[in-house]
Amino acid sequence: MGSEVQQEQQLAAPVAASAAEHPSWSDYNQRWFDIWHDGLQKGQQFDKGAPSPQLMQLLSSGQLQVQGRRALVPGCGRGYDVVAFAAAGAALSVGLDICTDAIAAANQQRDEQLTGHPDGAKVSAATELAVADFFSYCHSSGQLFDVGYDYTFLCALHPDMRTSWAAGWARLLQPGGELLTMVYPVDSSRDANTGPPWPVTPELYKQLLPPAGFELVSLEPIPAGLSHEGRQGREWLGRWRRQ
Ligand SMILES: C[S@@+](CC[C@H](N)C(=O)[O-])C[C@H]1O[C@@H](n2cnc3c(N)ncnc32)[C@H](O)[C@@H]1O
Repeated sequence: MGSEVQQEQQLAAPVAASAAEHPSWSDYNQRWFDIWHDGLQKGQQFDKGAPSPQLMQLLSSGQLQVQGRRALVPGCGRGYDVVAFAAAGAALSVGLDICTDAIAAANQQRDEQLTGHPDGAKVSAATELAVADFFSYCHSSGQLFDVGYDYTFLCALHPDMRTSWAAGWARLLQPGGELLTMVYPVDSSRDANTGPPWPVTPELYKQLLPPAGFELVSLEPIPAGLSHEGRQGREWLGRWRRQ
């Protein structure tokens, strides 16, 4: 099996981040529609078939408290992490994906993930899976979110979208709310101008989030045992407070 970097490089035809070649956002997004329309299976490409081990550790240890809170997971794909938030007691856990086929897969995955769960019906009711574009989304209630979870989302976006990404988080989280950023892939051997996934650095998040209204709480490498297989040593966890 090739390395995960190779696998993820195959997830879409890479594009160069040059002004001359930069596609419009809708052209860029077409790659995601194609990937999901072509029937991305569990465990293929970026889909790891399970919630993030780091997220599960934060939730089970109480280092991240979500009881009664409202969580948002954009670019949720099959939505493993969305269900994890609801299973940990979130009052509402919303997963967004721009692709209808991704959300169809997430609905199916939610049912599978909750089969045999003692509170399956309650957890299921606390999740919302929506076809929506993060950049224009707001919840139907008009309420903001307490917790945001960004994993393999920033690296999925064209670099030209990054300032809007930070502004989007600021728009969707309430003051005092927490944003968790799983910083991936941190890999200096990769061409920074090619993606997705677009390589990122902890410094990039420090450039993007404070000007948008976030205060840094912590930013640390993730221990190898808390990364998905193939991602060890290339992930950091950032925790930020919305001011
Ligand atoms: C790299 S995948 C990660 C999926 C999921 N987080 C996971 O780890 O399996 C990125 C996802 O973001 C979705 N996406 C891309 N742009 C988006 C946008 N503007 N709004 C919502 N979802 C988007 C894609 O359809 C894709 O499912």
